[in-house]
Amino acid sequence: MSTLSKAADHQPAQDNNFNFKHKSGAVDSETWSIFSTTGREFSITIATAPERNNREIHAALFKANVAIILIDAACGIQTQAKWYAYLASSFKIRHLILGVNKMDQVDFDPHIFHGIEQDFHDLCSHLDFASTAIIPTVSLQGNNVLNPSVHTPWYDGLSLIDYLTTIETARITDNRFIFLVQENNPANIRSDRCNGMIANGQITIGDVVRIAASGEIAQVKNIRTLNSDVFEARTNEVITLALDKEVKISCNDVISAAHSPLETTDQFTAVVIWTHAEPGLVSRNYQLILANQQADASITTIKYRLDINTGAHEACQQLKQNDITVCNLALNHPVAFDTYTTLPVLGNFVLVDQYSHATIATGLIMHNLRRAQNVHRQALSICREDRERLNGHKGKVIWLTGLSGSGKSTIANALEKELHSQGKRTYILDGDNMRHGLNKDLGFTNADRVENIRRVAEVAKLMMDAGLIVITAFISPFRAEREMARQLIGKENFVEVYISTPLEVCEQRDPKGLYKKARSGQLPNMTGINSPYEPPEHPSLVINGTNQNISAILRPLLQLVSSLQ
Ligand SMILES: Nc1ncnc2c1ncn2[C@@H]1O[C@H](COP(=O)(O)OS(=O)(=O)O)[C@@H](OP(=O)(O)O)[C@H]1O
Ligand SMILES: Nc1ncnc2c1ncn2[C@@H]1O[C@H](COP(=O)(O)OP(=O)(O)O)[C@@H](O)[C@H]1O
Repeated sequence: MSTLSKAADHQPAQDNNFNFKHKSGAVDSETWSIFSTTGREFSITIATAPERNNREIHAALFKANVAIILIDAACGIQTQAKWYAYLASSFKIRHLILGVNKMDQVDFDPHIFHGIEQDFHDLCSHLDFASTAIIPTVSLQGNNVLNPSVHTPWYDGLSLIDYLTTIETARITDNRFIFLVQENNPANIRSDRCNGMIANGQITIGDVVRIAASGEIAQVKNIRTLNSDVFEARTNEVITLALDKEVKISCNDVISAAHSPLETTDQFTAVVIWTHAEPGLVSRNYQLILANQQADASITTIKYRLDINTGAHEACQQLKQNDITVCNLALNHPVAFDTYTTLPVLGNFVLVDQYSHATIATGLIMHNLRRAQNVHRQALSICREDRERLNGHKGKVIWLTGLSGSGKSTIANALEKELHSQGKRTYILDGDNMRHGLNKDLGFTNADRVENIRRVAEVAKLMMDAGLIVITAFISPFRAEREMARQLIGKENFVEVYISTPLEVCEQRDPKGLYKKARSGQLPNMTGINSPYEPPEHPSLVINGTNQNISAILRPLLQLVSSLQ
């Protein structure tokens, strides 16, 4: 977005008010610098190509007061510039400046500038800024950067630096006390002190505070910084709070003033900016980090994607790199939050890939979904243990995974027959069958397979809760969803069995003619041909699916099942 620091390097040295103090790469290599003018200090983060839009750039967007987008006068406002304008608007940066740079290369032509000005006004009509400005510049020579330029008599606005010094920069209006607990203690211990950082506002001895998760209330007896006891402490200070009584404190608790309690949510709508090359899929589990809190998160609905050329809201099935979208998300447990507009520190989050730990998206909470508050679990009188007692065995899930034609259905059938003859209560969930009923709206795109397995995992969990031994026979090609199923069902109830049959063998068997169709280009997204299969890394059992002796295949499987009882 901004290359102002480079422009500043080339300013003539005679201006005494301008002081270029420092340039370093501490935030995101070679992307920030600090300079000052009379009475004001600026720090600049330079965002380069969108694909470099990493977490640091988003941290800078989160703090920035002003966004400066520099474009080439000869090229006009291109998609990348529009994308940054939308990004700045989403992050609620209040002021936007468009620098129309390299004006010398278009002979300082006012018609070119005014054409771009019109496009800029059209763009800004879709966006939310308190002020916008457009300035013709030549950053290499400093025209309209530090001083007005003699080459642009038709421009009667301020130079970039003069304009920057006039901008009203106040951004955070909410001064509520927000304390992020950072403890190494095990979860939920009772204690009358806690360590952490003040993320917003201030605290004074005697204030009454509230722990968001438990709702417990206590009074602050003492505040200690690293070196000394203090009467009050402010934003960004790391302190220990001593309370007048013991309360339940977890390592990721959030504490507020008691008179302004924080809401918690496990379902909300957010702006989601997808930054990773791997697309974002509905129902896939990601890790959400919101301030000091973490939860498993999945996108439940993609409401729309912004078309940055027109401002239109488009339907979309998955999130692609640099998409700016609005989505509903669901978490596996509630977190303390606020909307990004009201309290940015508790309204912004990142999504992290559960395997690579790469940051894959940034989110800004728009609003809580009321259904999160209004849907409660219904307590039932008969529980899983009661049903298991009647059945004479525990409910479990035996999760078979493998290519189409690997032998999943054959093995699931043989296993069920054997368990049935032993008097066990069982049920098979099979890919082909589920797809005729509950999942008949789903196809074979990655997104549909993710949703397919999410539903299957939920059904398997309910059946296990009914006390059944559930055998699932789905390709379930992605590790992430098999892991999601394991987490949902509980690892003590779940075994993953890999039916390992080489693709060549499956292709030879081809009982439904699907491989033949895929090879001849008539079937898209066929697993193993033009859609990926990720074999399990640590399955409970690997079965050689080419072994023709079904009793030999069943032996270790039956042993595994009986070891679960
Ligand atoms: N494109 C494509 N790729 C893979 N499989 C296909 C496809 N189209 C139809 N079929 C048939 O659907 C069955 C697989 O469904 P699943 O629900 O197990 O698939 S997945 O887990 O969602 O990937 C699968 O059944 P099995 O052969 O028993 O595995 C196929 O019969
Ligand atoms: N162990 C095995 N040895 C030889 N053929 C097998 C074996 N298991 C399954 N088959 C055959 O392979 C084909 C695919 O088996 P199936 O159980 O339907 O696989 P999947 O459910 O994984 O698609 C069927 O024709 C089946 O008879």
